[in-house]
Amino acid sequence: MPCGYHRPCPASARDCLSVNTTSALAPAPTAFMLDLDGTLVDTLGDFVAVLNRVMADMALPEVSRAFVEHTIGQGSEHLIRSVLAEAGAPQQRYEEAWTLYQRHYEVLNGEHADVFPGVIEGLDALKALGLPMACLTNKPAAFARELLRRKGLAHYFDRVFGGDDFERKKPDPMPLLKTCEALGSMPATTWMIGDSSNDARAAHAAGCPIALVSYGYNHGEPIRGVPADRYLDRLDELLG
Ligand SMILES: O=C(O)COP(=O)(O)O
Ligand SMILES: [Mg+2]
Repeated sequence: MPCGYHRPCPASARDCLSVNTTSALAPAPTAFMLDLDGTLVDTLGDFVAVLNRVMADMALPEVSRAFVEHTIGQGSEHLIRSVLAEAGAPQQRYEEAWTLYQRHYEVLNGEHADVFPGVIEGLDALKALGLPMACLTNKPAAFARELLRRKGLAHYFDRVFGGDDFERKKPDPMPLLKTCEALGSMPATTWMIGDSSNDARAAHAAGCPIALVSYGYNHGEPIRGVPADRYLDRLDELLG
C-alpha cells in the first residue's frame, strides 16, 4: 500500500519513516520551515561583534550583549534602529549605520556563531523523512544563505528565504504562506520550528503548526509562555 508521502515510497508503507512520525507529530507533517537565528545557529556573538564595529566606526558607545539578545529576531532594520535609539543617536544616522552593518556583517558572518547542540541530529532526522524543507528567517537572504553554507547546513534545505524576500516579515503570516506555496505544501500540515513569539505569531496567523525551541532568543521572555503545539529543548526531540 502506498504510504501517502512518497511515490514510490523508499520503504514499505509500514516501515516508512514519514508514516511513523505521525505518532510523534500531530498534525502529521508534509513539510518543514525552520527559523535560523536562535533556532539552528547561535548568532548572538556575530550580531554583537558586527554592531560594536558599527558603533566604533560611528564613534558611538558599545552595545551590551543582553540588549542585542532581547532585540534580535525582527530583522536587521529593527535591530539597527533599536541600537541607535539605545545609544541616544538620531535615526537620521540609520543609513550610515546600515551601510556599515552590511559591510561588517559580510566579513564576520558566522565567525562568532555556533550550530546549537542537537541541530545536526535533528536536521538529519527531518531530512530522512524525505519531506520538503525550507529555512525561513528574518535575516537578509544573502547573509542567511552564506551562514548556512559556512556552517555546513545548506544541503538540508530545498529553499532558503530571508527577511528581504517578501514584502513583510515574520510575525506577519505572509513569509510562511509564500514558503508553503514554494514547497507545494498546505499550511495546516507545514510545521514551523522557531525560537520566538515572532515565529509563533506568524505560524498561528498562517494556520501552521508551530514547535518552539527553548534555547533561543525570545526577546528575554520564557518560551513556554508563548502558545505553541510543541516545546523542544533540542531540535532532535521533535521526532521523539
Ligand atoms: O532578526 C534577524 O535578523 C533574524 O531573526 P530570525 O532568524 O530569528 O528570523
Ligand atoms: Mg529566531
